[in-house]
Amino acid sequence: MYKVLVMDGISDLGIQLLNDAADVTVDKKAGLSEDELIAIIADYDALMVRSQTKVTERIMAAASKLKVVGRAGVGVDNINLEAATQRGIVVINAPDGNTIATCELTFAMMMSVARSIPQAYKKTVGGEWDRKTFVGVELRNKVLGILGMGRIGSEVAKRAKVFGMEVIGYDPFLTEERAEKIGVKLGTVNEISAKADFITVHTPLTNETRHIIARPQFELMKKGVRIINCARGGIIDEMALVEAIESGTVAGAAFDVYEQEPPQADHPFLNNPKIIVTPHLGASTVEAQENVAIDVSEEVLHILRDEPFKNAVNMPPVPATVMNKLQPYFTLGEKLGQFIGQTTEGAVKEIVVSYAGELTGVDTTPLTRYIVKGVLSNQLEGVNIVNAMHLAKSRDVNVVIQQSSASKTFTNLVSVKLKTKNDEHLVAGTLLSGYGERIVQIDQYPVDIAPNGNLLLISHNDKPGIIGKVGTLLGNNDVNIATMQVGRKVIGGSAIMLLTTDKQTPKEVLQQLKQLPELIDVNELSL
Ligand SMILES: NC(=O)c1ccc[n+]([C@@H]2O[C@H](COP(=O)([O-])OP(=O)(O)OC[C@H]3O[C@@H](n4cnc5c(N)ncnc54)[C@H](O)[C@@H]3O)[C@@H](O)[C@H]2O)c1
Ligand SMILES: O=C(O)CC[C@@H](O)C(=O)O
Repeated sequence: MYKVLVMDGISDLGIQLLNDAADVTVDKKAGLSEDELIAIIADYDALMVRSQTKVTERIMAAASKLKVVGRAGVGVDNINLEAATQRGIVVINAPDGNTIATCELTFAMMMSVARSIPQAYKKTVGGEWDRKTFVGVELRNKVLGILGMGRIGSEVAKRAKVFGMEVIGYDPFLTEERAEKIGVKLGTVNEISAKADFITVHTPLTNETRHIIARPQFELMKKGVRIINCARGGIIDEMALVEAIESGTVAGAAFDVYEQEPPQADHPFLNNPKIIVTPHLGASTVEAQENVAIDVSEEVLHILRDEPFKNAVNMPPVPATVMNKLQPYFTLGEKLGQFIGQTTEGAVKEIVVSYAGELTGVDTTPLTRYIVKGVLSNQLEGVNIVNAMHLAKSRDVNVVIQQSSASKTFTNLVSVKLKTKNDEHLVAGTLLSGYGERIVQIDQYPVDIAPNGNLLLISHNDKPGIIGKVGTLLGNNDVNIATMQVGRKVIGGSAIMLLTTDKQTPKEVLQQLKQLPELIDVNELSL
C-alpha cells in the first residue's frame, strides 16, 4: 500500500483519483512546520504540495521511502531539486493546468492598474464619491512589453491583441517566425523598457531573470508606464520599482508575487497607493486547482506503480514519439547493465554504451539511464533512473555513447562495455520479436540466453569433461540447471559457460566450483 501525503489544501476533486486507488492511502495535512514534516515524512511514498510547503534538503534527508514530490502547479522553486535528484526522488509538476488562470489574473491586474479599480473601490466603500482622482488610461493602441513568451506570456499576448494593443516580446526561445505568427514584435529588455506603456513579466526566476527589470531599465522607461508581475518575486527589483514610482516614472504597478512571501508587514508595497497587491493568487481558480491536482495525481500514481511518466522536472522531457521507440528496450537495457555490473570486478571508470540498428537516429538518453542504473545498482543503494547519471558523474564514472547505423545480424543491438582500471568486459543484447530480451554476446563469445533469474557465468579453458564436472557438482547439491550455453572462439582455447539455474546456487557450492582447477572464474548473477 502506497502512502501519499497531500499538503497545502490541494483540491479534493483533483485527488479523487488517489482516493479511489485501491493501492493508495491519502493523508491530508496543512500548515506543518519543517520539523513537523520531518517527523512524519519517513512514512510516505509520495508528497504533494503547492507553493506553500518548502521541501528542503532536511526534509528529503528524512524521507527514506519517498519516491516522488508532486507540485500542483508550475514553479518548483519551493523544492530542493538538487537534493531530490541526489536521492533519486522524482519531482513532477503540472505545467499546463494553471496557464489560463494566471493569464487572466495578469489581465485583471493590467486593467485594474489602468483604471485604479481597487483604489476606487476602497474609497467608494469608505463613503467617498471621488470621480476626479481615478482617471485611467485605455489599453487600446498602447504598447505592451512581455518578458517571457512561454505558456502564460503567449496567452497574455493573444488577449492583448484583441484589446488592440501592440505587443513586443522578449524571450531567448522566441523565433522571428513564431513571433510573426502570433503577431508579436521582437525586442530586447532595454527596447521594451524604452517603448512600453505596460510591462508584464512571465519568466521563471533564474540567475538571468533576477532583477531583469531594475534601476537601469526604469531609467529608460517612458513616464506613465505601468508594471505587472504575476510570475515570481525577484524578477523585478522591488526597491527600484518603489523609487521609480516616487520619481513619477511609473504610474502604477500590480504584483501577485514577492521576493519574500508573504511580504513583511512593513514592505513598501503594502502602503503604496499606486501598487495593487494580491497574495499569490495566479493559480487560484477552481478550474486551475482541479486541473493541476488531477495532472499531478495521475503522474504520482504512474511513478508509484513504476509506469511511464512525463512531467519530471529533474529529468529532461522525452517526446512521445521517442518514448514509444525506446520503452520496449528499458528492461533489456537495465538487465544488460546489471549483468555487466555483476560480472566486472573493480571500480568502474567508464561505461561505453553502443546502439546499433533501429535504435540509432533517436535520442537514446532515457535508455542510457536504465543501463547506467543497472550497472550502478550492483554497487550503490537507491539508484534509479532519476539519479543514475548524477551518481555516475559524482563517482567519476564516464558514460560514453556510441551509435552505428549498421547491425550485422540484428535489427537492433545494445552493447555495454565496462572499463575498470585494469580490465574491460562487454555484454550485448537485443529484442527479438516473439522472444523478448536476449543476451547475444558476452565479451568475444556469441551466446543466446534470456536475461532472467539465477545465472552462473563461468570462464574456463576448453577441455573435455568440464561441463560434466560442473553439472555433477551442481546436481549433487540439488541445483537444477535450466539452460546451458557454451561459447568459445577456438577449440581448446578460453571459453565461457552460461547456465541458468532453478534456484540460487548456495555460497558453499560456489566455493566448491571455484576450487575446480579447470575453472578460471565463477560469477553468480541474479537478473
Ligand atoms: N502567480 C502565480 O500564481 C503563478 C501561476 C503559474 C505560473 N506562475 C509563474 O509564471 C511564470 C511563467 O510560467 P509559464 O507556465 O508561462 O512558464 P513557461 O516555462 O511556459 O514560460 C517561461 C518562459 O520564460 C522564458 N525565459 C526564460 N529565461 C528568460 C530570460 N532570461 N528572458 C526572457 N525570457 C526567459 C522561457 O524561454 C519560457 O518561454 C513562472 O515563473 C511560473 O512559476 C505564477
Ligand atoms: O497556488 C499555487 O500553488 C502557486 C501557483 C504558481 O505559483 C505556480 O508556480 O504554479
